[in-house]
Amino acid sequence: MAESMIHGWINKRIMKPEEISVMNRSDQDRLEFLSDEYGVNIVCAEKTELKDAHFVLLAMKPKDVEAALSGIKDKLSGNTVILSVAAGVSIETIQKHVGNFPVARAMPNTSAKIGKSATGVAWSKHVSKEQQHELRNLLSSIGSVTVVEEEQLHAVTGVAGSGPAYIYYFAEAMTEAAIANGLSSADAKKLVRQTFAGAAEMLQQEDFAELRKKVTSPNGTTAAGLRSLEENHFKETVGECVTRASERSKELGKEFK
Ligand SMILES: NC(=O)C1=CN([C@@H]2O[C@H](COP(=O)(O)OP(=O)(O)OC[C@H]3O[C@@H](n4cnc5c(N)ncnc54)[C@H](OP(=O)(O)O)[C@@H]3O)[C@@H](O)[C@H]2O)C=CC1
Ligand SMILES: O=C(O)[C@@H]1CCC=N1
Repeated sequence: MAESMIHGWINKRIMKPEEISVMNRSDQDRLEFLSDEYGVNIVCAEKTELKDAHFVLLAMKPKDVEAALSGIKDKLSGNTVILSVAAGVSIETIQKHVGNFPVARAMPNTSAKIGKSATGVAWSKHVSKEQQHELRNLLSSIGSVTVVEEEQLHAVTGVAGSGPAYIYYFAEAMTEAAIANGLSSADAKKLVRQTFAGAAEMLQQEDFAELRKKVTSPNGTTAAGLRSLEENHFKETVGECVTRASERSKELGKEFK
């Protein structure tokens, strides 16, 4: 996730590569890859000073947040905003480890890489108006930004953070079905890619249900396909998927409180 965000920020020239420093737990090859690919600096937790850092992005798994914070908490200055993308981990939990620092919690998705994340964000009362403005700028450079109540971030995660994976899974299923119905693998992929790309662009322009109705001729092929989705409880299945993901976000928050 961090790489997607870095890629987006550098591409949009919101930050220069030399203004970004990366660290992780142990994977030196990964840091060297990021440095070679994007020109960012490599730093290590033990040796680095974070007092000049404007933002510290936490992009480790929820289970690793505590250890990561204990490694940097004495190096932060009061002006640094901690921006966490760790699913479920509350602002309160982060502040429990570092104190009353300005903390923002965002839930982006990997489309940040191409500037098209759908990001939800919530912040603590310690984040000043100016810092809120800076955070909005930072996040809007990698896609859309929706400011929500912190509790709503679980729902944002269920629909938008995890969302790209559902779409990719749907694309996989469509491709397999196209092959099963007689198309070559290459043709199936080409057709599915463009169907998703075209529909995604149309979704930006018109009402979702109206778009569906325009494709659906009475008693035609689409109606037959959609009937099958309905008979197989498609909406309930999708509803359950989003709800389960949101609930998992809540569980992660409790597990790593
Ligand atoms: N992937 C996604 O689509 C999205 C992910 N997120 C959130 O982003 C976070 C990261 O997910 P993802 O990018 O998929 O995970 P990855 O496993 O790809 O990356 C996790 C990174 O955290 C580093 N790390 C672990 N422990 C520490 C530590 N103590 N100090 C510094 N760095 C550490 C790891 O380094 P090392 O390899 O050296 O252990 C690794 O680089 C998660 O909390 C997830 O909920 C949010 C939105 C979308
Ligand atoms: O699967 C996960 O837990 C993370 C959070 C949202 C997307 N990926």
